[in-house]
Amino acid sequence: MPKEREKRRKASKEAGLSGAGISDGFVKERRTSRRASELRDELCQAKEVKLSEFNTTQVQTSMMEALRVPQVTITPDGGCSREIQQEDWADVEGSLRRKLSNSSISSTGSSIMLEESEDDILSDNETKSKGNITLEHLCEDTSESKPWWKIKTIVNWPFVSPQRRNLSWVQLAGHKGNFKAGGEGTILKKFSENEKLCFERLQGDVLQDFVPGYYGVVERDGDPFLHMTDLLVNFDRPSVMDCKMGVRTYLEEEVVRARERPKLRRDLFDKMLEVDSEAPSPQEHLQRAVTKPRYMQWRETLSSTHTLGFRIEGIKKADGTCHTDFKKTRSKEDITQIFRDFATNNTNILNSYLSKLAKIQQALMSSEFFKRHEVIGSSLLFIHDHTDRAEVWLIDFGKTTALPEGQTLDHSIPWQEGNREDGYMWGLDNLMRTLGSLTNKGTSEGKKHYCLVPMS
Ligand SMILES: Nc1ncnc2c1ncn2[C@@H]1O[C@H](COP(=O)(O)OP(=O)(O)OP(=O)(O)O)[C@@H](O)[C@H]1O
Ligand SMILES: O=P(O)(O)O[C@@H]1[C@H](O)[C@H](O)[C@@H](OP(=O)(O)O)[C@H](OP(=O)(O)O)[C@H]1O
Repeated sequence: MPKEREKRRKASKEAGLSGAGISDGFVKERRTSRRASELRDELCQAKEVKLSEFNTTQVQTSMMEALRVPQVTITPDGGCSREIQQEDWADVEGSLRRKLSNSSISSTGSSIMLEESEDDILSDNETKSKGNITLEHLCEDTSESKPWWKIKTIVNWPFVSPQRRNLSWVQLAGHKGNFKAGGEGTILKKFSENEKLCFERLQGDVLQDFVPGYYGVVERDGDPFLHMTDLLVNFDRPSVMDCKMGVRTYLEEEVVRARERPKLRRDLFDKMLEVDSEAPSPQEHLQRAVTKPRYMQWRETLSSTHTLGFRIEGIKKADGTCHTDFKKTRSKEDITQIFRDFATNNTNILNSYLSKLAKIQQALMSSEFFKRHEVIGSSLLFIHDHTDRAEVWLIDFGKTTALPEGQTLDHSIPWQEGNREDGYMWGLDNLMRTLGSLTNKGTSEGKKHYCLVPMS
C-alpha cells in the first residue's frame, strides 16, 4: 500500500472511522446501495444485454461466437475521489439515514407481504451485473487536484488501445453498479459494513495474501466505498472465472425472517420462470411470487452448489467474451469441461491453479478468521493470462459474518439450521478434485475434506 494512503488510513482509523459509525449499517448499506444504483441507472440508461445460455454443448462451441458484452476500460483522467475524513463521517451517516428512511419497509402488520422492490434485510431490487457492465460516468468535479480514473464502456475487448489494454475490467457477478474505478490499480466497491469489518479482521490473518489488498473507506459522489486492489491489474488480457463457494448462499437470518415475516418477491419468481416454467409450485404460480430463501434454495439445487459445494458464476475469456448464465450447470462432467475450456487445457495453468488452491486450503485450515466466520456467498476468483501466470483470490465478504464469541465452524459438516455451517471446505475439496482430474496430479495436492450429506 502506498505510504501516503497507509498514513491516511491509519489517521482515519485513529479517528474512529473504521469500526464505528454505522451500527446498523447492514440494513442501511443495502438500501443506500440500491438508491445509488437507481441514480446511476437513471444517469446511464444502460441497456441489459441478454446473454445466451451456457450449457455443455455450448462449451464445445467457439467462445468467439458468444455474445460480446460491454467491458469496462479504466483510463487515467481527472476526477474526484478522496478518502473519507473524520468530518465527513457524520455526513455519511446522515446520508445513509436519509436514504434508509426514504426506502424503509412499511409495516402493514400482515403476515405475508408481496413487494416487488423490497425484500428482507439483505436484499434489494438491483439488477445483477452478470458480466454486462453498466456504463459508468465518473463525476467531473475539477476542484479535486488528485488524479482519477475514468471508466468507458466498450463492447469488444480487442478494440482497447494497447496502452489501456491492461486496465480493462470486467464484473462477472454481483450487483450492477457495485464497482467503480479507483486510482493506481485499485477499485472501489459499494460500502458494506459487514465486508469492511471482514477486510479489517483479515489484516494480519494468514488469509491476507489471498484476498485483495484493502485500503479503507473512501467517499465518491457522496457515497462510501471500500477501496481495494484491482486483481486484474497485473494481467494481460486475463481470463477470469468466478466460483461461488459453499453449500449455502443465504444467511440463516434470511431463513428466520422469511419464516417470521415472509415477503414475496415477483422479480425472483420471474427469474425462476425464465429458467424453468415448472419450477414454481401451483401456489407460487397463483401468487406469482416467491420468498428469497425459496429462490436461493432452488438456485442451489439447480446448480452444483448443493451437490458439490461450489458453483460457477461467470467466465470471461482472453478474447473478451463473457458467459454468465451457469444456473443449470450442475454435473461434475459439465464443470470439468468448463474448467478445461477455461484453461484452454493448458497443464501449466491447471497445475498453477491447483497448487494455488492447495495453498489457500492450507491457509484456511490455520486461519483464525475462517474458523470464526460463517462464509456465505464468497467467491474464488481465478485469473490467468497468456504468460501462464495463474492466481486465485478469495473475494466478496458481503455476507461473511462473525460467529458469537467462542463458537467456531468446521466448514465441512452438513448444515442444519442453527449450526451456521457453510460447506466451504467441502466445496474447495470438490473444486480441487475437479481441477485435479484435468492434471496428472489428481487430488494429491489437497487435504481431503469429507463429504457433506446433501441438504434437504
Ligand atoms: N478485487 C477485485 N479485482 C478484480 N475484480 C473483482 C474484484 N472484486 C470483484 N471483482 C469482480 O466483480 C465481480 C463481483 O464481485 P463481488 O462478488 O465482490 O460483488 P457483489 O456485488 O458483492 O456480488 P454478490 O451480489 O454476488 O454478493 C466478481 O465476479 C469479479 O468479476
Ligand atoms: O444469481 P441470481 O439468480 O441472479 O440470484 C441472485 C444471487 O443469488 C445473489 O447472490 C443474491 O444476492 P445476495 O447474495 O446479495 O443475497 C440475489 O438476491 P437479491 O435479488 O436479493 O439481490 C439473487 O437474486
